[in-house]
Amino acid sequence: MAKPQGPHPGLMLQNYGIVLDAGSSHTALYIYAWPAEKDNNTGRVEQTHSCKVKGKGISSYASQPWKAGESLTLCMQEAEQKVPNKRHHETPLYLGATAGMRLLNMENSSASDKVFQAVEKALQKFPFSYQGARILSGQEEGAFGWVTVNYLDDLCSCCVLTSMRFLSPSQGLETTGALDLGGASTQISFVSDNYDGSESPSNSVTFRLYGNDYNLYTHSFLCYGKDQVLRLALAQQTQSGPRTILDPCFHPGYTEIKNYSVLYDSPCVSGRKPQGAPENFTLRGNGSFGQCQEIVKSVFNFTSCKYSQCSFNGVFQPLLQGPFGAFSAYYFVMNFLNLTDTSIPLDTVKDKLARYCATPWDEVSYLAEYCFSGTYILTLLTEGYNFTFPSSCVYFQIKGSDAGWTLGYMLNLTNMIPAEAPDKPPLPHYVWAVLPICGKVKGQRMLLNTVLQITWIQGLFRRTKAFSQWRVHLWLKDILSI
Ligand SMILES: Nc1ccn([C@@H]2O[C@H](COP(=O)(O)OP(=O)(O)OP(=O)(O)O)[C@@H](O)[C@H]2O)c(=O)n1
Ligand SMILES: [Ca+2]
Repeated sequence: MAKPQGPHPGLMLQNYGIVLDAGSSHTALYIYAWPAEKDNNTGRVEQTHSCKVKGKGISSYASQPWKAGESLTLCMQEAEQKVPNKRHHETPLYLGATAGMRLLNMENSSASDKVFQAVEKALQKFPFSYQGARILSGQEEGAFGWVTVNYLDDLCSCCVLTSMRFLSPSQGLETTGALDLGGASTQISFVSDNYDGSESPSNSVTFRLYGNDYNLYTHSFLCYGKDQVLRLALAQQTQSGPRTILDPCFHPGYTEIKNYSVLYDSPCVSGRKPQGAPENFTLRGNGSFGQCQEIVKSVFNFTSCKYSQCSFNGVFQPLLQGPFGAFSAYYFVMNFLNLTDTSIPLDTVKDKLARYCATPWDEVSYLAEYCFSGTYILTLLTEGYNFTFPSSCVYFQIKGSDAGWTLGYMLNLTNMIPAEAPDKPPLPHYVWAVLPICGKVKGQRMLLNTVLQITWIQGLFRRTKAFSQWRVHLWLKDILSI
C-alpha cells in the first residue's frame, strides 16, 4: 500500500504578516509568509511580496496629512490580493516609521501626529489585523536590521572563515554585523567580543540567543543618511551665503539652482542658514573626488571622544568585528557605480570613483548625486567607522529578500521564536557581493573572494550537519529586551 502523502507543498497552510517600512525617502510594503503547521516556529519566514509606494515618504506630507494615508492605498490593495482572503483577519499589519518621521516629530510634533492619524485611518480600512503605526527608535532600527541580517545570512566567504573560529570566547556564536544607509539616518550594529555594553549603555542591546548572551552594539546616526548628509555638505559650502558654489561632488557641467530656504528646511541644518542669504544659489559641479572627500570629511567631527574609542561625533564604538552585511543605499549606490566587486582593491575603487566624478555631466545626464553618495559611503566606512584592511569584511547585498529592519521587527512582534533548527537552508538565492575592503590583506593570503568559491563553500556547509547546528544558534530566542 502506498504511504499516506503529506499535503502538497503548494497547499500547505501559510501564515502571513505585513510590515510597512515608512522611510524618509519612500514607503515600502513587505509581505512575509511561513508555514502554519510547523511546531515551535521552525518554519522559515520568507518574503513573498513587496510593493513600493508611489511618491515620497510619509513625512513629506506634513502639510497635507491625508495624502500620506492615501498614498498607501495601492500597495494595500495589492496586499489584499496577495494574501489569501481566508487569512486576512489573522494577518498582522504593522507600520514602522524611521528617520524622516523622527525629524518631523522633532520639528513639528503635531504635524507628525496628524500624519500618523491619517495613516492609521487608511490602514484600518483594510481587513488585516492592524497592530499600529509608530516611530522606531534608532536603536530599534539598528537592532532589527541586525536580526534580519542574521536571520537571512547565508554564509559568505568571510563568515565561513570567522565561523571556523566557532564560538567566540565571551559572546557565543559569531554573528554578522549590519550596515544600513537610509536617506535620513544610518545604522551600524554588531557584536564585538570585547564589548560588554557597560561603557555606553545607550548603544547596547542585550539579548539571549539559544543559550548565549549577546551584547549588541548599535548606533543610529540621525542626519547621516545620504540625503541629509548632502544637506550637511551643502550647508558647509554655503555658510557665507554665496550666490554660486563650485561643488566638487557634482559632475563638471552640472548646474542646479537651489533655494536656500528649502536646503535649510531640516532639523539637521536648521539654525545654520546664513543671515542675509539670497533666495537661491547656483550649484556648479567640478567633479573632483579628492576635494569632494575633503568636504564629506568635514561633516564628521573627530575632535572629542569621552570613551575609550569613538567612531565620530563623540559616539562610542567598540572594536569592529565582522563580517558585515551592508544594505539599502549602500547597495543601491555601490551597485550603480559597479563597485561591489570583491576583487577590486580600495585604491582602484577610489580611482574609478574619481573617474566617475570627473565625467562631464552631458555624458552622465541623469542621477546627479551618485558621485557624492559613493564618496560619502567610502568615507563613512573608512574614516567614520574605521573599517580597516583586512580585518573587517563588508558585503553588499545583491540578491534575495530585501534586507532591512522590517523582518526582524515582525519576528519580534509576532514572537516568532524558533525552538529548533530550520529544516532547510535560509532563503535560497541570498548572496552578498564582496567589498574590496574584505579582500586587501596585509601579510595574509587573499580571503576567499570569488562568488564561485563562496558558493562552493556554502554548498559544503549546507551538506554538513554542522551547518544546521550552526543555524540553530542564529534562530531567535528571547530577542531583544530593548
Ligand atoms: N534604487 C534606489 C533606491 C533608493 N535610493 C536612494 O537611497 C537612499 C536611501 O533609501 P532608503 O534606504 O529607501 O531610505 P529610507 O528608508 O527612505 O530612509 P531612512 O531609512 O533614513 O528613513 C535615498 O536617498 C533614496 O533616494 C537610490 O539611490 N536608489
Ligand atoms: Ca530605511
